[in-house]
Amino acid sequence: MVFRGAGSDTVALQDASLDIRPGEFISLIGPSGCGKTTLLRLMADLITPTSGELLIGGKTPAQARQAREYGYVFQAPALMEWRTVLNNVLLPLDVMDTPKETRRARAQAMLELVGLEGFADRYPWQLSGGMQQRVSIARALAFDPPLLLMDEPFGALDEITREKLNGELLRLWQETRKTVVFVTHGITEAVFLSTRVVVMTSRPGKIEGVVDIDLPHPRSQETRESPRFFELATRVRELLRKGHGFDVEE
Ligand SMILES: Nc1ncnc2c1ncn2[C@@H]1O[C@H](COP(=O)(O)OP(=O)(O)OP(=O)(O)O)[C@@H](O)[C@H]1O
Repeated sequence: MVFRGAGSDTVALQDASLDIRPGEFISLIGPSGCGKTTLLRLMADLITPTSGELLIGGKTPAQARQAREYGYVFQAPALMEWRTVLNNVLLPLDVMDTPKETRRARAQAMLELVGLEGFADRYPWQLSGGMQQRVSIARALAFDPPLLLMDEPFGALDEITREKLNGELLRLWQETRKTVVFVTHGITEAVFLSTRVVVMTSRPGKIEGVVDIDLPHPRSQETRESPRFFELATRVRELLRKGHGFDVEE
């Protein structure tokens, strides 16, 4: 993926080759500017690759977008302040050709899934940052897409809230069996959540290595404290160092 500039071009991704199996939880980790968001945006058909090929379940990203095959969760919750929580989750469903009551039931079910069933009539500004991000996850799941693309969804939250939401996301993933592609700067977050961690390097952005996370499920606080967790986190850290990635959190 090359971004053409006035004076010079930026090679955002080069020789980035990756196969993701259905039902996997993949984390993309790497230093700032290594192309994590770019890779996610390519999958979402928000940008078009300048060369190479990308398929989502056999479809082109444009076909996958039209078929509503993925939900996208942004770094900031991006909710509409003047709409209630329920109406925010309903937003993508409003374009659907189904009865209003069916849509409402679907949105309610998604709110339940993220633990916000009692907050349907509140407004986003009445919720904490973590709750707002859970609303945006419910909204991304509204169409029941098989794929969930998440760009540092918990990056702006405190460590304890983030750990709590990590646990909830993992439960949700186990219940729904979605494929998740998750961008993060956090080594422990990536290891805790993933089936595989993809370590990227910058200039030009490429894949330095992939670490299989063989920690058993369900995962808990004990998982984070296990020797195997420590070994896997160390492996990810070594790969990041190899790619000169010092811009990482512990
Ligand atoms: N629309 C664009 N136009 C020009 N350059 C871009 C554009 N989007 C991204 N880039 C460049 O591509 C490279 C990769 O950016 P990207 O946002 O994917 O990195 P990232 O790994 O997600 O970074 P961060 O961790 O800081 O979010 C960077 O050098 C960035 O400046």
